[in-house]
Amino acid sequence: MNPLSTTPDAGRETPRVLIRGTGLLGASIGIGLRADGHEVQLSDPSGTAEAIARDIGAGSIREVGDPDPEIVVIAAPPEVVAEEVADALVEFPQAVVLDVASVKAEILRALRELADGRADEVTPVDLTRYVGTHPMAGREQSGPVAARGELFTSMPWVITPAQDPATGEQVPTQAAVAWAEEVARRCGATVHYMDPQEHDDSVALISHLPQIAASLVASRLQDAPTSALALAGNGLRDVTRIAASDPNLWVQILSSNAAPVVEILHGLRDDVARLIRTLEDPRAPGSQADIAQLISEGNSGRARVPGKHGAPPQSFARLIVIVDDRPGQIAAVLNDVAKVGVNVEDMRMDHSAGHQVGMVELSVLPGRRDELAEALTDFGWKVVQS
Ligand SMILES: NC(=O)c1ccc[n+]([C@@H]2O[C@H](COP(=O)([O-])OP(=O)(O)OC[C@H]3O[C@@H](n4cnc5c(N)ncnc54)[C@H](O)[C@@H]3O)[C@@H](O)[C@H]2O)c1
Ligand SMILES: O=C(O)C(=O)C[C@]1(C(=O)O)C=C[C@@H](O)C=C1
Repeated sequence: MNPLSTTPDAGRETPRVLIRGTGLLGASIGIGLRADGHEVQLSDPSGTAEAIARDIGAGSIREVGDPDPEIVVIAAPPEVVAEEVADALVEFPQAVVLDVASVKAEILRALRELADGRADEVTPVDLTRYVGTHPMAGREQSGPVAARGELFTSMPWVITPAQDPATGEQVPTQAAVAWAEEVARRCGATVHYMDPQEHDDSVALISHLPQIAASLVASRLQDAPTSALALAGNGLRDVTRIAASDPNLWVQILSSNAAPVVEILHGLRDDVARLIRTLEDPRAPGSQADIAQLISEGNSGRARVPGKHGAPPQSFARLIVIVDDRPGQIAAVLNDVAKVGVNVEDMRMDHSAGHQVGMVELSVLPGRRDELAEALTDFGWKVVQS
């Protein structure tokens, strides 16, 4: 099929997809699309990454002579994305080409430069078939071993079609954009549209700042006494999870989006400086109010973070079930939840340091929480409402 002349729902087409870059993102997309019936080809400069992605069910390694893909997904590190997109547009003149890089404006600028520089070649870099995208889902681990087919389920996936700077018109064809949207949907994501620069300004705040904050906090721990670290509870774990992210990737992300990040960091620096002054004399008139203001401003910001499916913030109620730390306990809890007929909207598991128990936190619709807590207690579980 030619994806440029077919609409995504025409006869429920499943175009052949090539994924270039079979790490965390590429392999996760491969698993997702294969589960949806697509033939997926894989290619990566690392033979190991290719082989692992194949072995975990992300697709088959593309061989010389294989039929051309109809959709190409570039899931490589940001610094090589523009070049990989340009090459794919030339190599597969009928294909829609997407990338999934975490930054969009600089890649588009580099791609335009490449396209201009190669304008005289026999096959030009045809940007009407390129659609920039960014799945807002990932993990602090990289490589195909960390891949998950359900990584994108209910997560936002941003589509950032380029506009012609002179005319303001959308550069990619509507068919190309529709297929980009379809790839995101078939991976289970929810689709958002944004201009590339608006995207970069937004992720500076909601993705790049959190990464910096986590790294800054976690870097304080390097020389901390083991006895202090032994006390670590969920606060530290919540705030530092993404401090385990790949330095190579984040060097590229932060340096490609430096200007909006710097602007946010100036504001943060002012707040930190103010807090330092306040805490240097915490009993001085006004200091207590200043501290309270900092925490309540944090409360207000936190309350604006949307829940699953972009639902209004804090629309789920939580309860915690204490389980023994042994195989089968989570399945047993979920089995009992299913008997009550309550849908689990979100779930997470924590361990109590030094104790052989786990805490399964279930998020459910507020109207069902009391009923579920009561039923689970009747089934013999120890339930804590939070
Ligand atoms: N990690 C995340 O949480 C996350 C989330 C959303 C988007 N992204 C974006 O997805 C892309 C991939 O990130 P990842 O986390 O999967 O990284 P990863 O390190 O897990 O995988 C990247 C893969 O790209 C391969 N690669 C290197 N150069 C290549 C090239 N020239 N052509 C093709 N492949 C090449 C590497 O060998 C590696 O297997 C990046 O652009 C990143 O910004 C990452
Ligand atoms: O949850 C994580 O571990 C992530 O790395 C996710 C996250 C994010 O900030 O939300 C990180 C960078 C990507 O560009 C997209 C997603």
